[in-house]
Amino acid sequence: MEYFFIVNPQAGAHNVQKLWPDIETELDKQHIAYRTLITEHDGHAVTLARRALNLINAVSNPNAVIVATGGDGTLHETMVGCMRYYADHPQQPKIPIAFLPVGSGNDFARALKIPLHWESALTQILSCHSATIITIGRFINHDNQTDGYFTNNFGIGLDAAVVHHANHSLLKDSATLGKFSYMAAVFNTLIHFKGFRLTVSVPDQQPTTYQKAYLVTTTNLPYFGGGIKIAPDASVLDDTLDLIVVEKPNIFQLILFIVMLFLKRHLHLRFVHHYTEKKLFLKTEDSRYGQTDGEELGNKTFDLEFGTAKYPFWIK
Ligand SMILES: Nc1ncnc2c1ncn2[C@@H]1O[C@H](COP(=O)(O)OP(=O)(O)OP(=O)(O)O)[C@@H](O)[C@H]1O
Repeated sequence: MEYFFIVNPQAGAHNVQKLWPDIETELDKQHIAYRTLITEHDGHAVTLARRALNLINAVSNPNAVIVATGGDGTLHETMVGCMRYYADHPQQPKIPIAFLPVGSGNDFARALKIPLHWESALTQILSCHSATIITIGRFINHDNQTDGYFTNNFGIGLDAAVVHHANHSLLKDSATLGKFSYMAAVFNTLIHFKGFRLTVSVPDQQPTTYQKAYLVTTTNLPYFGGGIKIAPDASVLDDTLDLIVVEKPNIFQLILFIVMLFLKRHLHLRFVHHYTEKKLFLKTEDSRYGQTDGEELGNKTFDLEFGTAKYPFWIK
């Protein structure tokens, strides 16, 4: 088996650049065959995943695994790179992706019970013998003819605004202050975020328009935002996506929502709406921030069609 590590040195608040030599030492100690591709800029893991697949297929090596080494953003880019490669080479057998979670949020690892400590996670990767096919989310934004995939979730509104403000905070690169900056971004956005008009359509039902949508997350996993269990029953092993729409709460409802979220009872609140579907359509009228797997999509209008795709993952 040969492992192709796509390593984001900036993940985990720059921690990975310090951690990677320890990981390499362990791989060498165990005489593992591996190659390293280090990301040099935002989005680079997409290109590196394609490069790894070109290298693997140039020698027709079916015994290879691509290991995304970083946070959920690195996994996202690696998976997108692989999906784009196979869109161009549909006949080739898919090389599995493994995930070494050394980022900050690690929601994917949490959902798939991948250990959050790198040594245990690496042991699990190296002792895995077969791939598991999992569901990934697919979206098309008909407003600007873009499309993409997500392993975790796609958010419009509150969570995307939090991602935007946290990413643009002056403190985001500090390991300690970065956490405070994220919390400050969350509280500031929770209070000031304005609701927006959103129409949700699912097959065989009349569309529903929410006048003041607040938090809109289409998710493949139970978790978002670094461990918040927003859709407790969502699973990468079924064929569906979960959509959670929270209408703009007043301050009392907001406190109630947060308490109920901790108790995992929030889906019973009357201003919280939950869908589980194979196909979903969402339309906004004015521009809102969007995010997918924690990666910013910018401030725009969305006319979204969601579905699913499959990919083999090297997980136990
Ligand atoms: N060399 C680099 N310099 C700057 N940014 C990079 C570099 N390599 C990757 N990136 C970007 O770093 C961002 C964050 O990576 P990632 O999400 O993996 O880590 P994280 O934010 O610590 O973890 P999580 O998403 O789990 O909270 C991604 O948007 C990625 O494109």
